Amino acid sequence: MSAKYELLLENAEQVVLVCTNGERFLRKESMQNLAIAEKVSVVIGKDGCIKAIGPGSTIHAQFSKSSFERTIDCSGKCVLPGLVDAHTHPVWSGDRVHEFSMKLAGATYMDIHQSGGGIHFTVERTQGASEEELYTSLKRRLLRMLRAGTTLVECKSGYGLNLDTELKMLNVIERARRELDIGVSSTYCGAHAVPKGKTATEAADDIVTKHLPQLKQLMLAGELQVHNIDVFCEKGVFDLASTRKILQAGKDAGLQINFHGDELNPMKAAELGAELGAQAISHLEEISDEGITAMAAAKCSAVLLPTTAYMLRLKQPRARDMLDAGVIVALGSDFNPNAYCFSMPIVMHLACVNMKMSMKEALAAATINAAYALGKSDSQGSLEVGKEGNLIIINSPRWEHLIYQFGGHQEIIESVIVKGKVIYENERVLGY
Ligand SMILES: N=CN[C@@H](CCC(=O)O)C(=O)O
Ligand SMILES: [Zn+2]
Repeated sequence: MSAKYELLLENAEQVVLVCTNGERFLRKESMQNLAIAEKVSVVIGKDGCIKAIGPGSTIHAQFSKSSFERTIDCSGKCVLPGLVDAHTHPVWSGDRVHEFSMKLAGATYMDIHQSGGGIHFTVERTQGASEEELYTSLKRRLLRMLRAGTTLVECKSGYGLNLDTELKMLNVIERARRELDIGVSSTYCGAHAVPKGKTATEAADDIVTKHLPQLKQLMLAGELQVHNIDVFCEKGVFDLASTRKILQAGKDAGLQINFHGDELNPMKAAELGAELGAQAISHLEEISDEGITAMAAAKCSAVLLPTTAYMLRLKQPRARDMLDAGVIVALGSDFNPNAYCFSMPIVMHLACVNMKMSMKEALAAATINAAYALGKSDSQGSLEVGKEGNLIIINSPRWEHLIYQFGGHQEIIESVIVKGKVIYENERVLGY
């Protein structure tokens, strides 16, 4: 009897494989030498994994006796891996459009934070929101990310600060992980700000002695899957000593270290992360030379967030210095009420123009390296046999159009496919 497969993508003009030898990350020259195949077909099995990639005629002959749930003619089009967004804060209530005008008028991020706005504003709204309300808005946001090509996204808690609200947020993320097609990496970020009425030391104690033990219990009971521990290590928020204490306790509880560091002030967060074996550190606008060397040696990935520097008019992270030193550079949208951007194609464009990355580097950073930052590059982040069949089809004969057409992803992305199933198909205006 002939074998049955889920999906056949036929004769794509280009398929961006990213890598072909099971690499867990790319750095230095390997980011410039992305694997790209031309006139190629892709087969995805019923288990959602890639079974074959090869020249159209070879695949045609090899699978001539097989049947497919669906076949898509990709001639004149390109296939790329689903994008990976390595840093988002997507669970919250109440937008901050009023603060956008304050920032445009000259207020800094910390001016607003220290006067009780910013994260504190969102914490108040999120504490008052029901789980259902938070889930509904999270679902809407994740679907918008999916339509922009993201098939794996990191989702942080961190607008609860107290244990009950942090758990409410993690439950909402857990529900999304179970119910939605998009892949979710869940991050506990109870140390996103110091709660009103507490010192940073008291807040850190609370996290270590109350929050983390409770999380561990829920994880052991199978009620929650949490993958990462995060802290906002910043002057006026959590200093290096409190950050160390929280991250170490999180690691001891089985979480990957993935935290905010060296964003607004140099904190030596990169050095700390490298020492603690962090999987990733985000922001790094103020990283030191020693921090760059330490991160490269420790294979600790740098999640750069071009929307933040853009929105807050900060100096750009030193992407070129990090790339040249061999740091594993990844990208994230930083979607949050301060940086309201769902789109990794826009993030890649900003990384190219403002951070001087090449388009190949940006794509590697938004696929295999972002998957590495989340500890998922064994199964996601490139198109290789055995990996999940997560991919996007774009309506262009050259893949670079996804980055070049600034803000054009809504038109250019034709389909988003997760584990071999078409989850999104772009609507066409009939008759044109
Ligand atoms: N810097 C800290 N956290 C977020 C901002 C969160 C917020 O302002 O609500 C970030 O990564 O940009
Ligand atoms: Zn963040």
